[in-house]
Amino acid sequence: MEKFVIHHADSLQGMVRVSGAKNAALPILAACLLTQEPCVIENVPPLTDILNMLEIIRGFGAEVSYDQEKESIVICAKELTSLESYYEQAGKMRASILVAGPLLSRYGQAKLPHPGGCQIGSRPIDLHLKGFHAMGAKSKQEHGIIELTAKRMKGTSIYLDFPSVGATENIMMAAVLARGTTVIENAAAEPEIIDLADFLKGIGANIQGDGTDTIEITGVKELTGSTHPVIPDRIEAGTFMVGAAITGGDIILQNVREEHLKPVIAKLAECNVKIETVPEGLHVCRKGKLQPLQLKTMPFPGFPTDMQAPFMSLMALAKGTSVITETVFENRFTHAGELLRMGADIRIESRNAVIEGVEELTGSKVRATDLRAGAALILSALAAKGETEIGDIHHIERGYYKIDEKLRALGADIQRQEEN
Ligand SMILES: CC(=O)N[C@H]1[C@@H](OP(=O)(O)OP(=O)(O)OC[C@H]2O[C@@H](n3ccc(=O)[nH]c3=O)[C@H](O)[C@@H]2O)O[C@H](CO)[C@@H](O)[C@@H]1O
Ligand SMILES: C=C(OP(=O)(O)O)C(=O)O
Repeated sequence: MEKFVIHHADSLQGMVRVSGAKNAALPILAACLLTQEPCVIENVPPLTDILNMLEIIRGFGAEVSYDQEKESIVICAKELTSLESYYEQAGKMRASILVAGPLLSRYGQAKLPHPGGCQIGSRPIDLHLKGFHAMGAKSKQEHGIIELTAKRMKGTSIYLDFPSVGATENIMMAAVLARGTTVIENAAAEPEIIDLADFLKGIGANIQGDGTDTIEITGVKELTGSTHPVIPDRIEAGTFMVGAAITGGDIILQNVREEHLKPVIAKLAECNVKIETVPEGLHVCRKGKLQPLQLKTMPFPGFPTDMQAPFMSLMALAKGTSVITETVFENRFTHAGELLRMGADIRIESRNAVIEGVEELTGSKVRATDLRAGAALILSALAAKGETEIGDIHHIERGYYKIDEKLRALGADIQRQEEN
């Protein structure tokens, strides 16, 4: 087990390249199961979640090769020898459920454990199943294993009670080889949905409306191969932006899409952070004292729940009272307890966190309770006086590639050490 040991950083300075997006890459890797032909997926950092997804895909009998230096993966799912994934890999991450749509679409069968992922709420899969059932699949759940079967998936209209990212992706993938047209209403519109749709269109799928709340997919007979570069990770980019803001720094982000970051940029601008496009990338620098914020997480294009914890770290040092309302996940404030250890003043009232800004945070021993909670602790540690030790960093490594190296290149004092 490793930990991060971090000392106060005066201000982050320099240039950093943002990696490909974990949450876009994972569904696209699953979608490679839809076709017999080889697919090349580029700009995929070797995060633990990615390696885990590749193990799941190998387990079905697909050929997988990964040039980690070049961040390029080739998957050939010509003939699958198994349609079952196992607890050891699937239980580690939420995205393991995303193989269900492709397997049902191509083979009419899938057997998989209930997915894992960050412990940020109960995270049911009822909306995924509701979509599959509407398309003609039957499901059975016993001892935590879900068995899905369908003669052939058929197109239909599906209204999602909530614009779930995972359910939208799974239903899209289930629909691409189905008979007829599937219409998903109240669909998620996140950039990761558009990236998946772009990949699927590249292998021959017929999809319209991705990026809006109504997506229409008309099934085709078969799909081909393709090469697809994954979009930049907007959450990693946002995390570095908060890093510049919290340390009073001045950085340039490379490999970012400003249009994916609008809600984050708008909130940073409100609290005195200047962000502008320059020839090298996106320039982020703090101008004056951090101002408090009112912030509510929402499905895209609202403020992303994955940026909520990093913003709580920022608000802990703002001049005044901030209120964060978490509407997407019912239990995504576990970082607040760890931030209290560092001297933050935070009160949780149901779905709201009330944050009274303090003059300074102090280095302490803390634990990453989930991926973005861990990122929030790193950010607080950079700004805090003295030394912070962060345990359980395996959560952080699910979603941030070489975060310690990238931060050191910006002038941070962060070391990786063995935990006793
Ligand atoms: C691997 C991945 O891409 N993870 C992201 C994805 O997670 P994920 O796809 O799990 O998130 P969803 O959009 O599905 O979940 C949003 C809300 O809907 C609920 N829900 C979801 C499905 C369902 O069948 N029933 C149900 O009630 C969830 O419990 C949650 O409260 O989108 C989230 C919301 O942007 C992000 O925080 C995660 O980082
Ligand atoms: C919550 C996240 O991931 P997962 O859905 O895989 O738990 C995340 O990326 O912030």
